Amino acid sequence: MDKAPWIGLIGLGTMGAALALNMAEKGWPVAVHNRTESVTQQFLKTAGPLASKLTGAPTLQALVDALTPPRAIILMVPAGEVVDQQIAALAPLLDPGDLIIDAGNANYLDTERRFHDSRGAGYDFMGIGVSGGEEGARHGPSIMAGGEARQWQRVGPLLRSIAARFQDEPCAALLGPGGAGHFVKMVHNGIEYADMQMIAETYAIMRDGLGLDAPRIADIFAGWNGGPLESYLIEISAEVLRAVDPLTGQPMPDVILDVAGQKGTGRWTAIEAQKLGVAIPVIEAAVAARNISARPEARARGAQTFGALPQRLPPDALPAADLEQALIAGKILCYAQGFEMMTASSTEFGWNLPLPVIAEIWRAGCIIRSAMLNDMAEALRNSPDDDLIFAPFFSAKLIHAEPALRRVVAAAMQAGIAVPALSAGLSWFDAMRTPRGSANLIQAQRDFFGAHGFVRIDGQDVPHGPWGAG
Ligand SMILES: NC(=O)C1=CN([C@@H]2O[C@H](COP(=O)(O)OP(=O)(O)OC[C@H]3O[C@@H](n4cnc5c(N)ncnc54)[C@H](OP(=O)(O)O)[C@@H]3O)[C@@H](O)[C@H]2O)C=CC1
Ligand SMILES: O=C(CO)[C@H](O)[C@H](O)COP(=O)(O)O
Repeated sequence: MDKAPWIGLIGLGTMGAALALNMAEKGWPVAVHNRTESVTQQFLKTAGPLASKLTGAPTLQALVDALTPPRAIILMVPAGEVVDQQIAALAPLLDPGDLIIDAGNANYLDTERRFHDSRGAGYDFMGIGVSGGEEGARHGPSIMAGGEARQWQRVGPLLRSIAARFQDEPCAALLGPGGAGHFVKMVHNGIEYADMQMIAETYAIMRDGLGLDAPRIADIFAGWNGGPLESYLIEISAEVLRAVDPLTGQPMPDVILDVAGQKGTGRWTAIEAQKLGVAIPVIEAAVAARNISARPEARARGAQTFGALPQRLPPDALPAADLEQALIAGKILCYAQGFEMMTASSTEFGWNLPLPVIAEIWRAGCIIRSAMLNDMAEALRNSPDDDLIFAPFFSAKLIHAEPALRRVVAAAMQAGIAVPALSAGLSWFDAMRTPRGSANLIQAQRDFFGAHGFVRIDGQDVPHGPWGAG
């Protein structure tokens, strides 16, 4: 060990172990602790040359003792109660100026509470969102930090040094106070759900509607990855579709149960959007689709009762180019909703979220990284307060892709292939360009049963309508 560490890490699971190795590789000595001590021993044993930068600590006290004050201790443990337990156990061992950093997928409301609880409690607290999975954590994640500028001054250089880089610019930034970083990570994950769902919907159309096999669909995804849809999620979709089950010799996706797991960040995004009064139907549809996927018995019963779906589409009903354009449109619509949600939260909570910076730090390292995020960053830099769909680059893309999106959704509906996210995107897009919608009837109904009043088209406030007058 060449230098005493000031940075500690608790939780040597998938993410924590990879982050610790990443920090060590970038030259930062790190002290590590894990609840199960054998995991720490094993971790140190397999760290190779990086072991010289790592100190194992069998207890929290040993971890604190191994660190030079002012300390910074990263928690990489499951979100929720475990984080509170770790803070409660650590706090009495710390000195003023020491910093606890929760780097898990915390609910931003918990982060806000923990941030407030830390004030006057003898330690500092920050919440940072980390994206990129194990590979990202090991070699460069995207880091969305929330906290105070003085805390960022201390740990920013470390976090920027371990982050992914896009054209040599680190994908790590302080985005706002308190829970702002975890809020942005939550929206990132909501978008991740939607991106994955829309890719899965085009997969379903190709598999069930067009009868394509996994290797053929893999080729199509790989082709798209060379164009505007270039992204990590498209790339790995091609890769997983090419993988073969060693037990049966079938394509791996064909032997995986169609029940999607979820740990909560997508659901939180939908809940918080409702609280903010922002419409994010593509993300909501993606969360709902995971919920429906988790009811295989009900789906089997539905097939028995109502007839099994989907049906095959007529041959050549949809060219792959239409599916590609539909996905491009869906992606723009979903990101527009996600950024609108962050604009609303920024106003509501006074966070002043830097939207162009958020798009910039999502360009590399994170799960939703894509070529399009560079265009989004540019659009938001040119016009940070405008909806993404109105940025000239994206409105042109939407105008071009709209007919294909409509054809894809219509064909899927006809064949009974569920496309909840793509269709939600299309409906939102349609609603967003309908100058006179149908809410006039809702206003009349509300006033009829509840005397809620309404505004006439000439601007006049009407306390109650002439219902039942004749
Ligand atoms: N996996 C991913 O792709 C990503 C995960 N995250 C987030 O990072 C955090 C960690 O995730 P991940 O590394 O995947 O999780 P893992 O399950 O791989 O690791 C969990 C770690 O937390 C420790 N731990 C679990 N329960 C307790 C407890 N009660 N007290 C003390 N330590 C405990 C475990 O120790 P032990 O060995 O003793 O069990 C282990 O070190 C989560 O918030 C997750 O949502 C964020 C981005 C991506
Ligand atoms: O944060 C992540 C990626 O960005 C984690 O992988 C997270 O677990 C993904 O969410 P879910 O498990 O609900 O699919």
